[in-house]
Amino acid sequence: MLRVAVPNKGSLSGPATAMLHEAGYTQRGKTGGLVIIDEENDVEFFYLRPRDIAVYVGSGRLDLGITGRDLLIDSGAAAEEALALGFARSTFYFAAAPGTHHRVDDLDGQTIATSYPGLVAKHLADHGVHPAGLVRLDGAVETSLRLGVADAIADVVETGRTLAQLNLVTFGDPIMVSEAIVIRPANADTNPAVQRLLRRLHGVGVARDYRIVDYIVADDLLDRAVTITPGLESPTISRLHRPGQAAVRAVVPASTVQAVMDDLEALGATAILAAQIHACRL
Ligand SMILES: Nc1ncnc2c1ncn2[C@@H]1O[C@H](COP(=O)(O)OP(=O)(O)OP(=O)(O)O)[C@@H](O)[C@H]1O
Ligand SMILES: O=P(O)(O)OC[C@H]1O[C@H](OP(=O)(O)OP(=O)(O)O)[C@H](O)[C@@H]1O
Ligand SMILES: [Mg+2]
Repeated sequence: MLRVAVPNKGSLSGPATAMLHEAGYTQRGKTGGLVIIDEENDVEFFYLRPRDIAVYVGSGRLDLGITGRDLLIDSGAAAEEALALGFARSTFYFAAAPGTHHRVDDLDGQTIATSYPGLVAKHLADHGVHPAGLVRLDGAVETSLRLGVADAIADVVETGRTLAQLNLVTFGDPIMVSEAIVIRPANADTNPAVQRLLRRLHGVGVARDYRIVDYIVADDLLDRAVTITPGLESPTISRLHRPGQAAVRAVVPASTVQAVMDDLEALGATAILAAQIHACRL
């Protein structure tokens, strides 16, 4: 039976469970639970703290886990990224009071507060910077500067609202860009059940990026319509019972679907429909 870790809290938890559910796996309900068995798919799901997941997977005791890329690097565990999932996107930055720091070198001999000491230590070592120390905090890292425990912080920035509230600014290049990922033990053997779960999650992720567009267009406009919706392989053209018109179906990137519909409408297409795709294998 495949053993898979799912985050039980925080930004990763809800979207990870939703994605596994869409991929056809049984997930725990609102009442929680620490372990559930999906008999039909022969998978055992373990609901664990996001920070611990890389440790379990790296030890080889679990076949797969969902965590953040930043948490994987921070852990230093012997696990590797198998698939990026596209949610819990964030960027990890150094930040401090305005005007006090400009580049990573300014951290030489300084104290830095962070919840990710492994990630920060690695980044500083890669840049040849020697801090006086790292203070490990569980959260609310931004507040630590006001309380005087550090000269600078390193933390997750998403909208930047938290930094702005405390009048702090980022400096230097991003330490890393993170998102939710599926991890597996480093150098694990190929396992068909692992491949199946990865293909399913990949299919759900890709499906979110596309829409199916259907419309009716006059035969003499068909070539122009098809240049607007070339599809991924080739659009499907069906005959209407009414002569002189065709029905077209094509896959369109979700980010452009409204613009594509505008162009089709301007061309004279009618009955233009856009539908979500729940899963796919492309
Ligand atoms: N505000 C945010 N927006 C997007 N991603 C975030 C945010 N905060 C944390 N993350 C990402 O979520 C992942 C899990 O982080 P963590 O376990 O600290 O959870 P959290 O969402 O911050 O919840 P909490 O702090 O309430 O436990 C990390 O990969 C991190 O980069
Ligand atoms: O740029 P923003 O959109 O403001 O998001 C970034 C903030 O979100 C996270 O905090 P969280 O709410 O998880 O609290 P925590 O610090 O206790 O983890 C992160 O640690 C930052 O503080
Ligand atoms: Mg947090």
